[in-house]
Amino acid sequence: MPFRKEPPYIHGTVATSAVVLVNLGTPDAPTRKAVRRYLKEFLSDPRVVEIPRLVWWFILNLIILPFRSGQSASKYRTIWTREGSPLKVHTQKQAALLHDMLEARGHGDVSVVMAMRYGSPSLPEVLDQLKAKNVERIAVLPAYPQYSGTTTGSIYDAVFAHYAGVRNLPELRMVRNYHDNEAYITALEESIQSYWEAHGRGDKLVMSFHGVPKRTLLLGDPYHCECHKTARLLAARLRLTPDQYVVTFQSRFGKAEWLQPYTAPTLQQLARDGVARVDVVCPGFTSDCLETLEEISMEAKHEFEAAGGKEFNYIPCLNESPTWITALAEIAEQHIIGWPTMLSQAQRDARQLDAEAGRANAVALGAP
Ligand SMILES: C=CC1=C(C)c2cc3[nH]c(cc4nc(cc5[nH]c(cc1n2)c(C)c5CCC(=O)O)C(CCC(=O)O)=C4C)c(C)c3C=C
Ligand SMILES: [Fe+2]
Ligand SMILES: [Fe+2]
Repeated sequence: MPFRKEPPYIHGTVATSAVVLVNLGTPDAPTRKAVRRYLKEFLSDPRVVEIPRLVWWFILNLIILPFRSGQSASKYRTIWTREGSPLKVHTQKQAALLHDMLEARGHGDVSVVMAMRYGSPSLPEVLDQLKAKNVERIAVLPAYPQYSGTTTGSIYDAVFAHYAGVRNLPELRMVRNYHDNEAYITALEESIQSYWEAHGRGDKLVMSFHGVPKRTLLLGDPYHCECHKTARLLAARLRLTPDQYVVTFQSRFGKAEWLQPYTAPTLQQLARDGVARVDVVCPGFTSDCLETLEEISMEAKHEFEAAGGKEFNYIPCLNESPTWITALAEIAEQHIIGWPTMLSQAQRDARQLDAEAGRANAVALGAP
């Protein structure tokens, strides 16, 4: 079996554990060139677009990339910050805060890093860095609460493809979903309640999730059901009756039917039906990004108002909210259970001595 060249295993190093927080990815810059590179990688993933490869190659390279790259780049420019793309900035901060939170909860021996499925830092790059530090136990935590083959499934693919070429494998634990996790629902509840306390409450709460092609639901993708379960649990916590909220799906791509009802037409219909004020929340996005800051907070707002709506309020994503970081810590804890993440100094010293003792035999045979 052909193995990739991997960071050398240094005999005598103590093995440790890590959590990898993985998000979708974003362009490196809001330029046509960078967006094109990002879209090419993203949209070439067969988990994302299920069209026969040869046909899709022509559509992607001759139609989508030439036209969409420039259009998307202008959209990215409207949300770009001095620190960079919001999606990456938030994910980076969440990883740092998650590390501190795990440490505060006693897990002093686990590192937390972020990776992106598309773009940088890439999963292979991050997994290699962990290997170089002799991280032997890895929990992969996708930033998506609801499982979809198009997102979580694709992260699994990238992780397994990377390790298919690796000799010395770590223990792997993959978080599949947390759409009904108590702490995640609490974080959403708290963010909406505190928004309402500060800004008053609208006539309708619109819960907008990223869409996927309807075909994926019919072929067995559980994403639609998981979005609805999140919405039901959240509505129950907020004590909303069914007429006080609506679940919608945004970000439709291409001509095929996606999950319905679509967000923008629903908002326009609400405005035409005389709903004066709507509050929109995007529970499936854990970090603000292009899809929330531009598509919802700018485009959808404009469409609602143009159809006669009076007040459109966008409730920000969970981002760095303390209740969300607590939820992330709880989810991580459920997956690192049993790992040596709470060592005393004496236990650390003993592991170090043990590793050094094991080194002599390997070095005698010429190992590094
Ligand atoms: C082409 C099909 C797409 C599927 C299927 C899809 C599923 C999906 N995406 C997210 C989360 C995000 N998507 C984002 C951007 C984005 N999504 C698509 C296409 C599909 N997504 C495109 C082409 C883009 C790029 C922007 C554009 O050109 O419109 C983002 C934001 C990234 C950022 O940089 O801010 C997120 C987040 C989920 C959760 C999902 C399925 C469940
Ligand atoms: Fe998307
Ligand atoms: Fe979009």
